[in-house]
Amino acid sequence: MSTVKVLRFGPIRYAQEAWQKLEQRPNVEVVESGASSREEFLKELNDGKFKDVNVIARTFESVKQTGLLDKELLTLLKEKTSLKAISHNGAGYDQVDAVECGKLGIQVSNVPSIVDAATADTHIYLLLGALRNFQDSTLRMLQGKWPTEKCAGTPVGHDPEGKVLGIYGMGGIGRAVRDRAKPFGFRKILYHNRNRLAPELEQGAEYVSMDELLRQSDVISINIPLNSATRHSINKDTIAKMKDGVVIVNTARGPIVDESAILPALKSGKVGAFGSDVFENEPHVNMELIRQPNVVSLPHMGTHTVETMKAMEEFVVKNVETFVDQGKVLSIVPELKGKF
Ligand SMILES: NC(=O)C1=CN([C@@H]2O[C@H](COP(=O)(O)OP(=O)(O)OC[C@H]3O[C@@H](n4cnc5c(N)ncnc54)[C@H](O)[C@@H]3O)[C@@H](O)[C@H]2O)C=CC1
Ligand SMILES: O=CC(=O)O
Repeated sequence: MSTVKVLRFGPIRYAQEAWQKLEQRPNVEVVESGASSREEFLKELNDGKFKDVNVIARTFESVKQTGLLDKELLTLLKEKTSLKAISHNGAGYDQVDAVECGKLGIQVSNVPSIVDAATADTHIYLLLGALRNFQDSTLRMLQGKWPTEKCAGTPVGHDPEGKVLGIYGMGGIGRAVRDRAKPFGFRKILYHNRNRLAPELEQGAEYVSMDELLRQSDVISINIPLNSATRHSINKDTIAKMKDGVVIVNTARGPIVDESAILPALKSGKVGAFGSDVFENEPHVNMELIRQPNVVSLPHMGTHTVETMKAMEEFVVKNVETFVDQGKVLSIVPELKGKF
């Protein structure tokens, strides 16, 4: 078989061995880009530096080097390279226009399932932290307020027991959140998905319409991918349909929540608390939002564990290997299933 050329973006933190094995194969060559901005990458492309590249292996952070893999860039990649596949490191692949890739004959793979446990653990941390005002309490203690006020003056929180949990997006992570939430004694677990799941996947969770989920839930868990249908789906109108004092937790993607709508809702108490790992313009966060006493925040670290990051990086290599051996990536994204 002719040589497969792989353009790799992002550092290898844990999968050195897997990459070494791949690079030792006689029919694989790995190259890297020196670009630190989209302009620089466009220049490299236009100079013909990557004309034989067949596969791109990329990380979430490599968006700094290339910008989004949008229609403009994908069209140029198609023209200036021999690109056939993109192996993305992450479950969420919203930085890559997968539909456009399909039209251009480029396969896209992501990293599903491996991320579920670490992200759901992070979700539960935020859920409990938001219900109990834990971030506010830590800040108050650091400010030396404990000696003068009970619990450093932290507002009293709420128990999960007896509440209704609504999961918006019941895929791998949504189901892992459901399983972790059950022992806390939620009265009911609802979910909304594009399609109802088979009973063996529902595991007792009740399928409802989006309006019903908004109306009934005390806690809303956001576990839906970011796409044109979900962008800003938590907005002024949908927040108005929620219960007063609702707790919202987001470990999916920042732009699913319209931050200009949630900030006033947090200030008024309409939204009781917000726990979030992801933000609209990350890594540049709205400081007024994260400084609200009823916000618990993390800097997008759902999968930030040695074990999960290693497994994710290795799976990216596995997708490249499968492409080299079979001409097909292993975990093609849902939009492109059956197209290649
Ligand atoms: N904070 C972090 O570090 C992490 C964040 N994520 C985010 O979590 C998201 C979810 O990940 P997974 O559970 O692995 O995805 P998944 O693909 O397993 O599940 C997504 C679910 O959402 C449903 N869905 C998609 N679009 C919909 C729509 N418009 N309306 C209703 N339902 C829709 C799908 O049917 C599917 O059941 C990822 O897309 C990613 O953005 C994933 C991993 C780590
Ligand atoms: O945000 C992380 C991902 O895997 O998606």
